[in-house]
Amino acid sequence: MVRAMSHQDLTLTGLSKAFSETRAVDRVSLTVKSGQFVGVIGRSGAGKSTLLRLVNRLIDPTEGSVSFGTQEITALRGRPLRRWRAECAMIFQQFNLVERLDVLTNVLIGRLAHHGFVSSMAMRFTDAERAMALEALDRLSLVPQALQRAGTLSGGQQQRVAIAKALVQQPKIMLADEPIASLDPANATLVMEALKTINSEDGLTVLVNLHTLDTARAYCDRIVAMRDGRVMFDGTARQLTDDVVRDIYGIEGLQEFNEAVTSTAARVKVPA
Ligand SMILES: Nc1ncnc2c1ncn2[C@@H]1O[C@H](COP(=O)(O)OP(=O)(O)OP(=O)(O)O)[C@@H](O)[C@H]1O
Repeated sequence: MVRAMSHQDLTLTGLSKAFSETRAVDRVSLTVKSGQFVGVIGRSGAGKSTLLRLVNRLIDPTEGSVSFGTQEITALRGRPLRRWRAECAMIFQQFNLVERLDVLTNVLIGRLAHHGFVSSMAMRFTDAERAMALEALDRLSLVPQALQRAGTLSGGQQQRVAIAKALVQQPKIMLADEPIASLDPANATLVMEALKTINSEDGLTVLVNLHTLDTARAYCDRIVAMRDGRVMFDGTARQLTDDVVRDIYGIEGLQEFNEAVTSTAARVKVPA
């Protein structure tokens, strides 16, 4: 069935970003349907981070456009641009928490995107916001840690706090840049499962950069494989066979990916 364009579809059209001689992202065009869980894979330097940063407008493209439904994201300035950044939650490899603050306060910081300047400076939160933050922590099984300093948590717990913080932003789309790259396998599984649960329960679109093929195959509805800034493959996990990976990345690439598969296959739990 052909689905009509949703007001929440994300569309990239001829999107490029050049850093002097390097075309980090090179004429990328794709549409992410509302509610999809999309994995972007590729070796270091393929352009995955740059692509996500173009989507949330941390950087501006050299050419092309990003739109969300009927809204032209690349044209936004001032307040509408700040609103878009709030609607576009971002999870980073290094968690981006304030380590000396407690977990609950870190989650509440996610609400500041919805505050004016004064209440933002004063870090004043309503009871409803505290309840929302606790609910988000509860979904991530982190209520017992709510009053603990963020810096004392394990990496996996910190990344789940970052997800809770992103949730209270009430985003329209969740972007995750290598969210499990610094985690041990057990914590990596918990974080991927948390993202998957949010995607399926809330219908939130998730765009996640990953560098291991097995993780992308296990969790993503759709995989986009990049090389040198370009999209070399865009399809389902089943379509991304070893032969296709070999075609895209060459024999070394397949070995590299297979090593990742072999070393992590036992560790990454594939959801039923
Ligand atoms: N601010 C910048 N200035 C100059 N070059 C940059 C900048 N950001 C990225 N690049 C270059 O653009 C290319 C793509 O980088 P990008 O970080 O998007 O790749 P990646 O696939 O996310 O890699 P990694 O997994 O290592 O983060 C690389 O060649 C990188 O060196």
